[in-house]
Amino acid sequence: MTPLLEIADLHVRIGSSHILQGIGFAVPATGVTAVLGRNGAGKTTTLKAVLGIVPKTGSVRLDGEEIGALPTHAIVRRGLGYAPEDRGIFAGLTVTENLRLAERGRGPHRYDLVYEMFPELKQRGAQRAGTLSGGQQQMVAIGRTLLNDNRMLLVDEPTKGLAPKIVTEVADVLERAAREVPILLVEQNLALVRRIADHVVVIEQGTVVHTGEAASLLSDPDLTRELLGVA
Ligand SMILES: Nc1ncnc2c1ncn2[C@@H]1O[C@H](COP(=O)(O)OP(=O)(O)OP(=O)(O)O)[C@@H](O)[C@H]1O
Repeated sequence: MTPLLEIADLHVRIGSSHILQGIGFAVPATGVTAVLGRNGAGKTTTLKAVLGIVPKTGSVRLDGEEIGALPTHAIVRRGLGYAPEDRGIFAGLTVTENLRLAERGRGPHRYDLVYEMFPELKQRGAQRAGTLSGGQQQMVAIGRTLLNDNRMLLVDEPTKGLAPKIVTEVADVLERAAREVPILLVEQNLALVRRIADHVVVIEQGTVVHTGEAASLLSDPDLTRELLGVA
């Protein structure tokens, strides 16, 4: 299958640090592709480089079209939705206002889908987003990406800091969302990756050291330990 997103020779230098050193991988047009790697490997920077949030060199092709040189707003308009690690919630605004701010273009905006997937966001529409739990804030962050007609979602560590029960809820949500749109997911929770990811990309010190099927990596304890430092 032709990949939807193709990244080649991506370099990011910040100050004197050469953070990404020629990252390249392809993301299929369906399912969940998980980006794995130890702390500081360059996972978040990879997502930010794809979105043009950090200065980079290299190639990013979306459905065959080169988007690497475009500014972030133009990349986002091509259909890449982003749920950042800090969730990017406006704490002082209501849930509904947070969703409205994410509306891109004239729409249609898929409120029906978002409220069907997250009934709580409708019930809590008038609540200030800063008073939501971490899991609820994550639902706002993912809900915002689903409002628009995105071709791919880039989701950074959605379960970070969440209680185990909430991690399961977020996993359910991602699994459902992935039926609508492919997801490139940075995630440290390997149980969640095992459950929802189809493909994996492992990054180490700013380079790709492994790509393949999630199941074959995670069913190989020696390889998992070698690449990720955990059993
Ligand atoms: N703005 C910056 N200025 C300087 N160094 C940075 C900057 N952003 C990231 N780095 C460094 O680049 C490396 C990769 O960071 P990145 O956040 O991409 O890693 P990560 O794999 O997402 O790690 P984590 O799992 O800890 O979030 C780290 O060593 C980090 O300290």
